[in-house]
Amino acid sequence: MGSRRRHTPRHITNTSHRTTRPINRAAHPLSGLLNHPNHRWESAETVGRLCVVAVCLNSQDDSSGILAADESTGTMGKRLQKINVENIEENRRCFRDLLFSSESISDSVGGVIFFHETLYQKSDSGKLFPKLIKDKGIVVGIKVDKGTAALNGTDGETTTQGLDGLSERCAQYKKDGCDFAKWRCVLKISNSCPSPLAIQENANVLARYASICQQNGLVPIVEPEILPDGDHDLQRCQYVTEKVLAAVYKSLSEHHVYLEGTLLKPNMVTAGHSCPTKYTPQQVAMATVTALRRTVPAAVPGICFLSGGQSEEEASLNLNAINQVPLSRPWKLTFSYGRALQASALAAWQGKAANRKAAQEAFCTRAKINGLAAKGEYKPTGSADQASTQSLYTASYVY
Ligand SMILES: O=P(O)(O)OC[C@@]1(O)O[C@H](CO)[C@@H](O)[C@@H]1O
Repeated sequence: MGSRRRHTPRHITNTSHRTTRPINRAAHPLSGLLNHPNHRWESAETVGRLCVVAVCLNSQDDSSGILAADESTGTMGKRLQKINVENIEENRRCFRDLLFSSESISDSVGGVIFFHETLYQKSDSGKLFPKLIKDKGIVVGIKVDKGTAALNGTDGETTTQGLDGLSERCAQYKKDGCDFAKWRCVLKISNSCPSPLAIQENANVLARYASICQQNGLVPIVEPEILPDGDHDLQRCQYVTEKVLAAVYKSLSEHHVYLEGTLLKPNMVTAGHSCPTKYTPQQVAMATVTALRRTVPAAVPGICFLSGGQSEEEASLNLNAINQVPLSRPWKLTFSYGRALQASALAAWQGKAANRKAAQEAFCTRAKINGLAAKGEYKPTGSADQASTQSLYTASYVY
């Protein structure tokens, strides 16, 4: 327990105003949590703020989701290479600028995840990107992990690094305008994977990260991604997803993470990329919602799926079907897509200023469709273009 506060303070410091004022603990809706002897929360305001940001991100407006624009420099290089654009800072900035400056972005995007470099770049208009985004009412997030590292003695499994100095980095990001963070762990399915070690290690590191974020006033997005590589069927993916999520929530509980101030970013339950059986969005949706209902506490306000190499259209159809499953779903179920929100825009852009508008239109079309899917209201017209139906799968996807 170390230096952890054991007694409820008489007064709670209101850090934003640097004054001390009494708070009626009994009347506070989270008073049980605040009075818990093991809990580190000292400020009702901090708890309230975490809660509000988490809820805002996914529930304030039924149709909002997250744009994951946090590709590392290397990953951006792979994306830009496909359209023959050089991977230099200015080109990365230009592409992000066109996304963030899109007129209707805030109609369907409630949060944007940045990569470190992007957080300190400016738009063509001279505004820092976080300011540009915040002025549109969008919440700013930051990827804080430092990529995967091998777990020796396993069949190529990994953990994710970045805990060293994380608290200091979170504190700085908070000062620089971020309100949430993201950390991605990666697991894979094979006959022997994920191993108990990989499940436990990744659950633990996600919980440590989440706890550190919350101590610094950032809402942690917890992302245990199970890769789609392999020929396993839908049932196997559901089984593994349940085991992984159960371990993650056990660790979050053990680390005293405040679930109301977190978001989950999981894979959808899909068959392996090389599985000969093809499943409908309704089957994917039922398997996904079943796995989530069995493992994710109702206290979690929102679940925002990664797209994991699905085509843009597939990711929208599956999200739509998920929001139509006739089972109770206590969380907001929405998107936090990287590839499935940006592929058409990249293809339309081709690195040319003259294509900026067309790229913005492609991005906004996709964002709007996903906004509808987040309400289960997307009605496909059957005229999806070629770019949006193209698989975005990359084997053993790494940063
Ligand atoms: O699977 P997607 O939707 O493309 O990306 C999901 C994601 O978590 O993975 C990427 C890391 O590689 C991040 O850029 C992004 O946030």
